[in-house]
Amino acid sequence: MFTKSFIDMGRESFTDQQQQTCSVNLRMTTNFCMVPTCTFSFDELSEFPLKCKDRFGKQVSKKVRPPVADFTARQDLVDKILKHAEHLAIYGTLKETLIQVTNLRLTLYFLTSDVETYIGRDIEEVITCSMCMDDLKVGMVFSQLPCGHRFHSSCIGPRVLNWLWLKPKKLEKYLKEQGFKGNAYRLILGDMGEYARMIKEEQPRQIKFSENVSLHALPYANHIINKFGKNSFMWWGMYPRLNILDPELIKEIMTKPHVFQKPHPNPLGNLITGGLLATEGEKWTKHRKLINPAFHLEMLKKMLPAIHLCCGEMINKWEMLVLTAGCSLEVDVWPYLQDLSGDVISQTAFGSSHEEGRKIFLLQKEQVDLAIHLIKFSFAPGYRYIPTKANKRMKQVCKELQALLGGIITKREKAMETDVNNDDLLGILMKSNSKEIKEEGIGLSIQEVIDECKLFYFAGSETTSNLLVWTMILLSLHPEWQTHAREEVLQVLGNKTPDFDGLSRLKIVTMILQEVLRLYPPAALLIRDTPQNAKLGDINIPAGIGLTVPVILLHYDHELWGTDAHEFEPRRFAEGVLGATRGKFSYIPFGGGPRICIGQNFAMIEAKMALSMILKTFIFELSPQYRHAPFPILTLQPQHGAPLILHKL
Ligand code: HEM
Repeated sequence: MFTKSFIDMGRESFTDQQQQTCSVNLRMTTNFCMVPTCTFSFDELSEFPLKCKDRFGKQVSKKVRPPVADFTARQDLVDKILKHAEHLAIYGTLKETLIQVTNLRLTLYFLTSDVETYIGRDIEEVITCSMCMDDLKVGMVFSQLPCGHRFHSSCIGPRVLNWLWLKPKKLEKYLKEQGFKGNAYRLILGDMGEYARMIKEEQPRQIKFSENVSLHALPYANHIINKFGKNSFMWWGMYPRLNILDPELIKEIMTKPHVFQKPHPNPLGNLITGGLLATEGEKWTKHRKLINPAFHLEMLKKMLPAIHLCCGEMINKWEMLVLTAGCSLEVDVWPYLQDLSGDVISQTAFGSSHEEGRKIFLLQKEQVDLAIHLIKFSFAPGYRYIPTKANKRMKQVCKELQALLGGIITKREKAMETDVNNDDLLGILMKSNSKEIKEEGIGLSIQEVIDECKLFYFAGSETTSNLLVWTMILLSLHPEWQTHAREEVLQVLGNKTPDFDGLSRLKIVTMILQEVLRLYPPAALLIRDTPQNAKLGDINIPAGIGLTVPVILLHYDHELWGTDAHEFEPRRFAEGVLGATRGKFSYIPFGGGPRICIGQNFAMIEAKMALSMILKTFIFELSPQYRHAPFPILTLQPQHGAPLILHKL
């Protein structure tokens, strides 16, 4: 009711073209008070008293000054803004809104950062600043408008105070009332200071093989859960995130991707993992539909020769090294496995352009290193605009990547006109895209295709090389499983080149890979946001509270996996994933629900091919130089490499 009258008044004053004075509808809805509508004439606008209750319910009187920014807007935009204002009020996030509409002049002033965020996300319409006639996005309601005009300074204080302090404290109070425990909010940093300290302490740590890896992979999440229990939350800067460890709730999160969304892309993360991984809503549906054909089994079968070629090249290098030294040699296999998965993506994604693909891989590796350095500062507002050496290099790398990928795509577009063989990921994606454009009139833009290619690299290479390196390390530690796997490979594949059917029949190898993914999941933590109020099981989650799913802690949970949860025991998967989990949502190395990893079959085929070829050529064991230090650097990696002794068979 409140919203309706508010909107109606706004419309009346808007449609009255002759009106010389303007109406101001001032509403105050917080959790604590609601002030009835007031209408003021223009003269009164400079400053007017407002009686309301403060946060603690005490009556206060304060003078309010309206903002100075106003815009000339088209009627349809005004309608849209008013419609969204209605949404805001319904969701109860609106604290103070001042909308002044006279003829075609519109003054918007939103006091809360909630509103800003909401508007910034959902209305991206262009309106014109009446002072400089510059086009602005409605989303950009900042203290300093992009055209240089400022909101009245007296208005900024409460907004900043709300953003930095009041809102986090309100969320904290709410969570504690709901029975969740966590640290008290600390200004801006939240738990990040303690988190960074703990990560730093863990970084050089070497652990015993018998130790529980999950405690080192996510030291801070583990510390919070130990201290406050499973119903706990952590402060990621100014935003609290609940730890979710209950398989039923995790299932709900994964199966409702429209409610529990991927975090609003952080500009830094977006540079590396943009594309499908960070897309939401209809855009995600469209992208996933277009990319799916590239990962169909029939297509993957066609990629097998390229994967075989790359694995063969790596093994040849190892053979040369070993044979030069006699019949055994210590080799740090980690960099070779990283290169292997990069080469596989270059070959399978870009086919004939794989040389350029390789350059892209190297640039992306550099980008990841830069991102790891920069991520420490990413919570500091505006840090990425400071021209530091790392920021400058990051920009340059992005430009180079963009140019390389743009070049490959343009070349491919031309090649497609003469219908050259295009059965690589890029070719299939582009075919599927042009079909969509013919049928539906819209498809992916060049920039979107570039983003997807960048993601194939990141998602496809880091993760698969992780899987392979931990498999080699664990098979070195458990030689009996290495022997079982080798016997199976020799029996099923013999001396033939591994084909798709042969790889599918490798049961023991599959069990081993599944167990490695349980103990060393490359994506050790998944994160979701709740952009709107949501319900998860019995928990009411207000907009703005995030969720973390600590995958690795779930995979090590004794209640779910038994007292030997931290031991390498591939036999758990003898009856497949369903048998191992007894139908529970407790095993999610590839995520789950509609947003499950699109490349999981690709990754498993690549890992089986590489492992079976390695097993046929070498026996391997841990070098005395090996130091066990699994550590999450975007994915879970062996911090000191993987020196193994390879014996030629
Ligand atoms: C062992 C290897 C891999 C692991 C463990 C893995 C893991 C994951 C996980 C956990 C997610 C879901 C993330 C979330 O829900 O927040 C995901 C998504 C994704 N992965 Fe993988 N991945 C692997 C290999 C690959 C490969 C080889 C590719 C492509 C070449 C790939 C492409 C993607 C894409 C595009 C998404 C986003 C899907 C969407 O949001 O619709 N991944 N992966």
